[in-house]
Amino acid sequence: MSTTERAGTPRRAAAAGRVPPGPRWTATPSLIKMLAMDRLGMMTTAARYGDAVRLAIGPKSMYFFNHPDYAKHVLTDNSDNYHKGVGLKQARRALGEGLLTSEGDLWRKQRKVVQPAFQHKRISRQADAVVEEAGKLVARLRARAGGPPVDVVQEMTGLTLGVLGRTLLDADLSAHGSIGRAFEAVQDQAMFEMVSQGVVPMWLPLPKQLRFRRARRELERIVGALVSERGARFDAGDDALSRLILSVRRETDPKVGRQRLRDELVTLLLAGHETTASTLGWSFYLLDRHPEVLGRVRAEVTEVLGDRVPVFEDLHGLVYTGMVVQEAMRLYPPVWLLSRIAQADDEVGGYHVPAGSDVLVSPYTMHRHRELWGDSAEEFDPDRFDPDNPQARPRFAYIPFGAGPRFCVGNHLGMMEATFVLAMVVRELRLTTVPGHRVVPEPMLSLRIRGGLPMTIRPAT
Ligand code: HEM
Repeated sequence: MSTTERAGTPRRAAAAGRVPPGPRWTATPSLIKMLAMDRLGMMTTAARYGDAVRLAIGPKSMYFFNHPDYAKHVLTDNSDNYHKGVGLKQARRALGEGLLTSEGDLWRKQRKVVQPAFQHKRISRQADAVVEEAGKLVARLRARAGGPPVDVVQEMTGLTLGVLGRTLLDADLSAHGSIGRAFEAVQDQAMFEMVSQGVVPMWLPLPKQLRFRRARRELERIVGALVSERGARFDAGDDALSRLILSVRRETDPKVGRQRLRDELVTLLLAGHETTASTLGWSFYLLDRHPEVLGRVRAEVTEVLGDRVPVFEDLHGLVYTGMVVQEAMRLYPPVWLLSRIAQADDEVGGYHVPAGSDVLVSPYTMHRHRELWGDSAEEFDPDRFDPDNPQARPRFAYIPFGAGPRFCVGNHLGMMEATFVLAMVVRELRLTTVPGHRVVPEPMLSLRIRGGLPMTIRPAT
């Protein structure tokens, strides 16, 4: 039987209403420990029980689904029954009611406002800003060639924030150095709250909480200032900010309107920068480990671009570079976990899911599922995404941008940015991981690299 045939049939097909298998309740202490210390290990271990797994943590049950059919059911077919789950509920305290965290009518209304600004045809106009910011990055890195290692994750974070500042706010965010640190503090707190499941009261003046509150105020201040500045020279266009400003002007209470605008912008900045930076960090790491792939990227870039800077249309020519980005997101999906809460009782693949349960789908485990990706599932092989040689696999086997109504709004921008930055950097520079540095994934709100990614830089030969 071929891999794809096997992949079509979820393991342990169930009789209706059955409870999925999973560790015994006595495993609760070790599950709690893994939730705090080794979340990827927890998901990988859970996947060994089958494609539908029940994880009982004390009286609470989490249902983990690791098959494309089940993911499709939760994220698309019956998506109305699944509101955003554990992590994002906590993130609401940090991000307010932005697109990522809102539900129902408010989410629908905001999605309609924001989505058109990120459509494929519109992002062609954002390509120039991406290429300019990438050019500045290459110059910065070039200046450090031959010097001590550079933290590539930090550089990518600066770059992606810079791009969003330009494309969303028409502003230079490098003037606001504190914004990156503020996002970090906000994310740390959201992750801490997710892991501690809200048992630590918010009013406790813990250093983390205080840092979080300061960071939240700082983000509000910066975004508020940028919005007033932009509002003063407001000239309605069809970019995200213009669309948001026009929509909140219809709000009867101007205070609510201002808050909504800030929430939405903070959300877009957060959702858009860490994810793309993580994709790039992992891509550079993988390219360093696979010189033959790096050679092919370089050959493509030389053929398509020569010495000139890319324009939007070049995206169609940089096919192999795009395949590398896709494969990096397969092995290291920036959003490694999609969590939901069931609103009403449901059945997923014949398994009963009671109302109120946490439901988890993990792009990380799905993207490494041997029955979907074969025995080489753990290996880096961009040819899996060769459009001239498409491999048959279920659509929901690959979900780096999620699926269904909550599908990422910034997917085209993220892909374009990662592809152009990769192309422009590898054309000129060779980035090498510092020998002995252990590169370990750290599953926070996005899949980071623990302790960053120090790389030395030299001119490409
Ligand atoms: C490679 C880069 C990116 C990846 C891998 C990524 C991944 C994702 C995923 C998986 C989701 C769905 C989350 C869920 O269903 O719970 C999502 C949602 C979202 N993303 Fe992205 N994203 C990327 C880039 C961006 C960019 C550049 C922006 C904006 C500028 C953005 C804005 C958003 C927003 C606002 C949502 C929430 C959409 C909604 O719920 O309606 N993302 N992203």
